[in-house]
Amino acid sequence: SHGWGYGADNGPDTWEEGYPIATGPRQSPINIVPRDAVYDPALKPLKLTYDPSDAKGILNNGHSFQVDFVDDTDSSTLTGGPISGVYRLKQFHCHWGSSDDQGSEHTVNGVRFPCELHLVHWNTKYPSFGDAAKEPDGLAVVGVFLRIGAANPRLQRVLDSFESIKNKGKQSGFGDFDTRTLLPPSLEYWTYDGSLTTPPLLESVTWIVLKQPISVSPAQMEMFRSLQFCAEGEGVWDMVDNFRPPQPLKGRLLRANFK
Ligand SMILES: NS(=O)(=O)c1ccc(C(=O)O)c(S(=O)(=O)NCCc2ccccc2)c1
Ligand SMILES: [Zn+2]
Repeated sequence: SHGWGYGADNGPDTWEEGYPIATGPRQSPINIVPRDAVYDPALKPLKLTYDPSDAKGILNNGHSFQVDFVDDTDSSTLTGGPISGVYRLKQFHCHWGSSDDQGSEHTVNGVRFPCELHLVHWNTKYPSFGDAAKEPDGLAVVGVFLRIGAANPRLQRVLDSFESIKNKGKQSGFGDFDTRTLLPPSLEYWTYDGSLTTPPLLESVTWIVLKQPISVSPAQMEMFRSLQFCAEGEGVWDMVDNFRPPQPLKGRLLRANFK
């Protein structure tokens, strides 16, 4: 099987072959050690303004599902927080495990969550997402942990769409979705300079990881695991464990906007 993935012969430990930046100075994810985070009173609150009509579709891209957004105007944006300027929401996706004791990319004191949601935004000082993705301040990804608890009704529409995108390459419409409803009540966050966690692993991401998780039930986690890595008719290969493990901090500063 060619191309990167999460299998034994193309998983995270092999990515360095095709993407030497995999061992770079600002790789993601990381293990977050809260007591090592520096409270920075200069950090602003996060301002997330999402227009539900910007949601376009949902796609199985062969390594996760992603919900894509119209990003040709400033109608769904991230401002404030550790970033300056206006970043537009491009897509959100998740990473999850084959069991509830793993799945997240970031960890907290070594604790792994069953799932992690990523909301990908790009800096509008650059002409396009692709251009921004090459710049050190080009992208900002908000990470939200999911922890096992009560079923989360806010996830249900995403989960219900999975039957129509079971296999790689399948997509379907996904309109009028209020992404804000996926976020927890508190927007307190940790932030650090990092990278994409999938190839091309570009070191262009300001990571903003929310402290407060949202809930997901075991049954809902099973629905994530019903997705497939492979295309229709190419066999059965459950889409699970699509997470990169934590990478070396290499002297980076981890900041918090809370004490
Ligand atoms: N875990 S993460 O937030 O780092 C992330 C994971 C996957 C993707 C993706 O492209 O599927 C993305 S992406 O939507 O930012 N695309 C990155 C790859 C890319 C770079 C330049 C142009 C097109 C795509 C981000
Ligand atoms: Zn991600």
